[in-house]
Amino acid sequence: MMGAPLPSAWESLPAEQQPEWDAHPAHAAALGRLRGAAPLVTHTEVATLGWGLAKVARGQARLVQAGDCAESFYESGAGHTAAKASALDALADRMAARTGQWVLRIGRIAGQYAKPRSAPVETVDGVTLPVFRGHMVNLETASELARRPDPRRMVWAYHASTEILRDLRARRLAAADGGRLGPWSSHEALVLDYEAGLVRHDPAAGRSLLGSTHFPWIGERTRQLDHAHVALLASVRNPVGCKIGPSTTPDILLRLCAALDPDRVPGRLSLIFRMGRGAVAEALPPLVRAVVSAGHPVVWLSDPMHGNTRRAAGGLKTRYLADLIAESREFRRVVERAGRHVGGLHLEVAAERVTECVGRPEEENALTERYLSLCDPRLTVEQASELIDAVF
Ligand SMILES: O=C[C@H](O)[C@H](O)COP(=O)(O)O
Ligand SMILES: C=C(OP(=O)(O)O)C(=O)O
Ligand SMILES: [Mn+2]
Repeated sequence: MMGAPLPSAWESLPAEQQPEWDAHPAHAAALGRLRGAAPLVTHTEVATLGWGLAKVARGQARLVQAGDCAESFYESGAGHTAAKASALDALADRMAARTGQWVLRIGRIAGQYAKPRSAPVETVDGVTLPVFRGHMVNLETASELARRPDPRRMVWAYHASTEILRDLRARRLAAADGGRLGPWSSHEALVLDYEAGLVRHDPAAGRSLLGSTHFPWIGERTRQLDHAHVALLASVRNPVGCKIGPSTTPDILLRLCAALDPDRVPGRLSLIFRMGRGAVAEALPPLVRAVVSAGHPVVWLSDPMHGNTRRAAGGLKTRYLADLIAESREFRRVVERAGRHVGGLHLEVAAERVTECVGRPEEENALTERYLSLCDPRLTVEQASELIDAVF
């Protein structure tokens, strides 16, 4: 039997990037609704994914983790999920063809509704507004009302995720052969009210399940060692990821590994490096050496997106495919030189045709054509395929 969440160490710890909504009249009711809800994923599913990730950690498989930067509540219907899962299939099949290995498929999907931001406010047409923080928190429309955080959105995120996970489960059952592993769900475990509300303790298993997703990760902005996000993910049995940016020192990284993978279990921890093209060659080698010598059997992933975001002349965020290719190639070189297996790629990819990332600066004037992202610029499936071909 799974019981209610227990009071836990992380509840009293500080946390960055949390919505200011405790005084909202619906806050307590929304938390109660989540605490009484069925978990969205099961122990068995999480264990199966853990088995796949262990294969990746041991060098017997690869992984593609891809999807939107920020999912939309309006894209939880079957048609959207089918398109997103097909895009993930296409990229994983491409990776399989290049590497000759099985490829685990993990979407940034069914819960990727909360965004950490660089600044708390932005100015739109001369009006200063709170920033959009993902559909779990507020709405992207540029008005004071839309940007007000609303805790009922957590309940809507739960329902949207439920709908998507039903479709993903059906696809997993239909594709249980031929090395097509997944598709599994993942998102950044950011909003603690939501994530904590979906932790379920299982006395029989002796550990807690994070019921919000198969594979939660900690973002670059919330991976402080003595803060709540690290403590929360350290306490659950799901495989977990952690973003690692260029300011990370070997000492910090080793302490993160010790917290998140104390028992050195293959596949328990995925390190998702997002260094930036300019920083990767210098910053990555000491980090890789530290993890290797400490003996953590991690999954080594390259996120070439988040260290390579630029502002185009018109103000839109973009990324150049050439930068992404350069970073992931260098990542592969460094990891393989250390005698380790590159697990794969973590990408922001749109299922539909968009103009958000470009090949090079001269193409920036095409950005406004179909710039649909709610947050960061995504690759098209074609651009992501080109990246895979260039790196593997
Ligand atoms: O997806 C990652 C972050 O949420 C995003 O890059 C932050 O974007 P910002 O710098 O526009 O706040
Ligand atoms: C917020 C994200 O990345 P990072 O934490 O690496 O900046 C993200 O993956 O959307
Ligand atoms: Mn992003």
